[in-house]
Amino acid sequence: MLLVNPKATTTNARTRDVLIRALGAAVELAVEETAYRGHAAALAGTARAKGYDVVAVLGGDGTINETVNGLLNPESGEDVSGDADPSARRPALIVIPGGSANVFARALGLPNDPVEATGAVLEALREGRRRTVGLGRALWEDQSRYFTFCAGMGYDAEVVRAVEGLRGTGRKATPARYVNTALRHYLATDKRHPAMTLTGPGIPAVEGLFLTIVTNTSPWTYVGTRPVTPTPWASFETGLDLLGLQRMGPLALAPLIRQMLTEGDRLPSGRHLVQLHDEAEFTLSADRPVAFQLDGDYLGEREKVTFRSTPHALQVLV
Ligand SMILES: Nc1ncnc2c1ncn2[C@@H]1O[C@H](COP(=O)(O)OP(=O)(O)OP(=O)(O)O)[C@@H](O)[C@H]1O
Repeated sequence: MLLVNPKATTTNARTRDVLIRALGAAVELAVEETAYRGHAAALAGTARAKGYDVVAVLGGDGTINETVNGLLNPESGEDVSGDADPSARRPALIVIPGGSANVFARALGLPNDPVEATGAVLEALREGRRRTVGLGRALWEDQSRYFTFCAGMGYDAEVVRAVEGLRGTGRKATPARYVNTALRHYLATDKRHPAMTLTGPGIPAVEGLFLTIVTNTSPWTYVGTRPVTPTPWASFETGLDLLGLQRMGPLALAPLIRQMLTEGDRLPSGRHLVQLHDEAEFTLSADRPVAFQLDGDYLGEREKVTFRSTPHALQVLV
């Protein structure tokens, strides 16, 4: 089943038709266009229930996130942790970048061009090349949602919220818009009263966090072609990583930003930083509601979110 989000930033009828022709020549194909928010999750749930082998997505990270949640079906309360390879029980995933940032597709090593990426996944289809990836899962109140590359609480989620607000007025989400919004919003964000505390099994509690980035892979995002790596050791094959900030002043942030933009696998350094690598579970609690984002989607203000790693969650043709 091919899911196309016609509203995703860089998706158009031409790339859709190229993809339909290319995939249609290789496999038996059903094509569905998403018509509203949440539609991709419903369609992916149907594909899973009907026993489709593969679900392909042409869209951005939001559509991929919905699709993955439809494939894993978190609302059923299904426990995927006891199974040696739970990924084998559900359709495999193909992603073709059609959004603005396409972090998941690029983190998998796909070209950030839909036609080139189509060539790459056709080759993977022909050769049966699959990679099993783990996912993150966020749980709050009575809800839960899987994430493919990141989640975050605090300043970073405030920036996502602000950009979503601008997109609501018809402006596009470009890297420049994110950077401008982040800079402008930095003046407004609370840099004096940290709200969050980190706890978890076997993890010493840390108080006084302003900003937390939780990742399932590296990079966390891209500015244009440049990867941004707050957690360079994170990978789809390990548990979850975290970078937390206990100071938000420019003297703390400037060197961190420089380190995050430097390629390589050196962890950012600084006394105000809190770092976790390859963890199965941890919880962020806040003494007031804090902005929360997941795979770049703003999900409201929350006071407590638990993050859990789900190993071997999904097979991706890549
Ligand atoms: N027909 C539709 N009309 C409006 N919104 C839609 C439609 N189909 C899907 N959506 C929603 O569009 C949102 C944005 O899509 P998506 O994230 O795929 O693209 P993007 O925002 O351009 O990419 P990125 O996430 O990389 O910025 C998703 O949350 C999805 O639920």
